[in-house]
Amino acid sequence: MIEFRAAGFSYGENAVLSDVTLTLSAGSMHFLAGRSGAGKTTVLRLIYLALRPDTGEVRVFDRDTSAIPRREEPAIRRRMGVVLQDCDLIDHMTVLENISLPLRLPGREIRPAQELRELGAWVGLGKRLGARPAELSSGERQRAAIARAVVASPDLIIADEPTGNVDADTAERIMSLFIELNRLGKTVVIATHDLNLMRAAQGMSAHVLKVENGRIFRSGAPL
Ligand SMILES: Nc1ncnc2c1ncn2[C@@H]1O[C@H](COP(=O)(O)OP(=O)(O)OP(=O)(O)O)[C@@H](O)[C@H]1O
Repeated sequence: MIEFRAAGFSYGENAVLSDVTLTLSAGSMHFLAGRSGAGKTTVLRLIYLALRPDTGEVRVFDRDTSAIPRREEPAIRRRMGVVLQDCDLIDHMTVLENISLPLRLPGREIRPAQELRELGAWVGLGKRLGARPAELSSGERQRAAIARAVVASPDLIIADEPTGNVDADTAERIMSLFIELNRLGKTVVIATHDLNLMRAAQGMSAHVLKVENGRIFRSGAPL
């Protein structure tokens, strides 16, 4: 599903990753851990095609990301659901409109309104679907972003600090959504500092990948 082959990446002089080799199989769940500035977000950007490695290869869905022509990128991105820390919701749209946004892209199937409402209820926003993002709490915004990321049934879900600004109970609730998605067969990669979040995945075969000194270390045992 995702493969790094001796991949390296620098922002100008700042070498963030070097010689990273790693395979994440389909249906697996991984936490990217590591101190602030270690390169977790950079790893995710390399996976969701926002960056390309300077050296080596990053392969996603069996394609070398450096060799994907621009016109083919949207089709590959369609297979990914991305949840970013700032949520990136559109302010003037309601929660329901934000959630259904990915379905407005060409080539996406229309989902019945009832299904969208069910998805909203699944993330616990059943009663807030008419609200605008500014009227939501941070945890509610995160959950809206998760619903939007999964509305088009992606194979791969990527989340960057999805519980950055929420309390422990909300973090656990958000985590349970990712666990459920993984149980449904989705590959899930989450960057987080939050040890409690990783503990919430105990019993799942989730793995921790530590980003440190430009490398990624796989912790041997599942959590
Ligand atoms: N667009 C950019 N231009 C230049 N340097 C960058 C850019 N984005 C990130 N960096 C630098 O690259 C390094 C890795 O950043 P990255 O955001 O991947 O770390 P992170 O592990 O996600 O950090 P955090 O946990 O604080 O979000 C940091 O030193 C950061 O300052």
